[in-house]
Amino acid sequence: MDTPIAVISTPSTRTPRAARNQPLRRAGRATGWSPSVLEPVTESAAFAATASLATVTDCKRPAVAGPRGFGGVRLLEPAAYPPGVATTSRLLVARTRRLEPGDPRHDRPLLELLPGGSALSWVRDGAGLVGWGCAARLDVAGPDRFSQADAWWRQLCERTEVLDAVGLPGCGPVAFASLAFADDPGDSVLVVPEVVIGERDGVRWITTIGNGPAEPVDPEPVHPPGTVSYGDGQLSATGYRQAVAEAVRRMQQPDGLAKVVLAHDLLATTSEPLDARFLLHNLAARYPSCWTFAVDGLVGATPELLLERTGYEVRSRVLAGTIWPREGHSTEQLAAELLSSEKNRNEHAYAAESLAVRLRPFCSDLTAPDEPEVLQLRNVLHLATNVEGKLSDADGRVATLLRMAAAVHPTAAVGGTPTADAVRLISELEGMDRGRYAGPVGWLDGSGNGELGVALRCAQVENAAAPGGETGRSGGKVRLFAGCGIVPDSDPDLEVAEAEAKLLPVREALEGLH
Ligand SMILES: C=C(O[C@H]1C=CC=C(C(=O)O)[C@@H]1O)C(=O)O
Repeated sequence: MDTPIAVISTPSTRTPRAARNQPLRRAGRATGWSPSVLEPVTESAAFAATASLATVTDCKRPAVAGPRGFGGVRLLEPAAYPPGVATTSRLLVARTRRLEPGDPRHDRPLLELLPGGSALSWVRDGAGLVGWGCAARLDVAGPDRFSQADAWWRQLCERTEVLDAVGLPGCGPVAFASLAFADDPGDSVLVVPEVVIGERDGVRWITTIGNGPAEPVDPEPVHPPGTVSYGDGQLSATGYRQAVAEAVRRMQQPDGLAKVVLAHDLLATTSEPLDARFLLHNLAARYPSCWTFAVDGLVGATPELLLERTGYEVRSRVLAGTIWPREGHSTEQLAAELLSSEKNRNEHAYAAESLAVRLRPFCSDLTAPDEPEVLQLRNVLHLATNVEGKLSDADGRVATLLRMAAAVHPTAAVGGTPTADAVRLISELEGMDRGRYAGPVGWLDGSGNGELGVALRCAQVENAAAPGGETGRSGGKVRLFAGCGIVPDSDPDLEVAEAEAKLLPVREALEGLH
């Protein structure tokens, strides 16, 4: 039922202008590349590396208080490395080796290898990365979160000794990243696990980083969440309907916005503490073609890829424009209706164009089809555009993944058009902190490769409730999010229904459907 992309063509109602078919240029180098071609930290004026020091962090120590924007850094040796003093010492060792058939970790599904505790995941169709433990961590906030995370990661990689016997993207040092949607407060995180197990092109490997355990421990059994009850989040469904109606009213005024993406949240309470692996397993079973992710309690299965970088190649899958199953309508009928809907085509064109326009400056070539395709998932169908580019190395350097992410985020799939006005309107009408929902989520390696999805169809596992409450047990609290692109002819009731359809994957995963 969870199918990748069906191409169904109908005449276009509006064509993305920016990304036209241009000839692909051969990059001239193998995809594997060394950190030496990374853009130096000090040489990017537009993306100033504001972090003065990349510190390896000890995840077990409490956060060190500091100024907004770099406040959550935890120092391994605070006395030895005071802020502002760079060091060249090798602080971490990352060892990667192949897992061979016969090793118990060779054949089990990646997600089943997660031992429990704070799970890290980026898995699609059974391949990808899982990780656990914390060799280093950066908590960063504010408008410079991307540049600070970028500088921190590059400096950390420069000071990591890499012993990599496999050499595929995702080997060597890896950070799982989850960045906030908004600049304020912008709380974002990079976690470097102690153990990573990865699979790509049929090859399975293990990486240990820092002083973590050389071999993973046996996984604990997955704990089910018990009974699940739902309540309003910061913006109820009724409040959401009002926000959409108000957005539509304003967009119909002269000089109104072309598009804004409004979201709302739903609060789930579980009678038992929430084990992220319970959600991951259920999401991966029902949405195998989505990227099933977990980073610092944000857990979901997103169908949207913000950016993937492999060597000099960059890829994106932009989604916008949605229809959901209705009694008496076949999938083919729904797909045809979606493709011929002017409202959905407009919504999609803004999103595809916003990505392509902002990615193009980093590329020597960029291609995107003129017509969107239809992506079919269990709960919804989306219009989809796959964009591919060759990164430019005109001056011998290639932009980092985080730098490109800073340029393209938020696309009009989660922000709107024009971006700055849309982000202001989102803040005003939603009146809630989206947290890391709709922000970039994924992984980075030390060679510049990585994948960042758009954190959709996800929930923030906020905390386990204090033990001994009314029930005498400690439960979990989970905040689910879903949003919809609003254009001047949006119908608020339909947008509420669409958001409900987008909440289904996490709701069903919480309720144990797989
Ligand atoms: C903002 C969300 O979806 C985006 C991605 C695909 C389709 C969308 C839409 O049709 O509105 C949204 O732009 C969400 O799932 O919370």
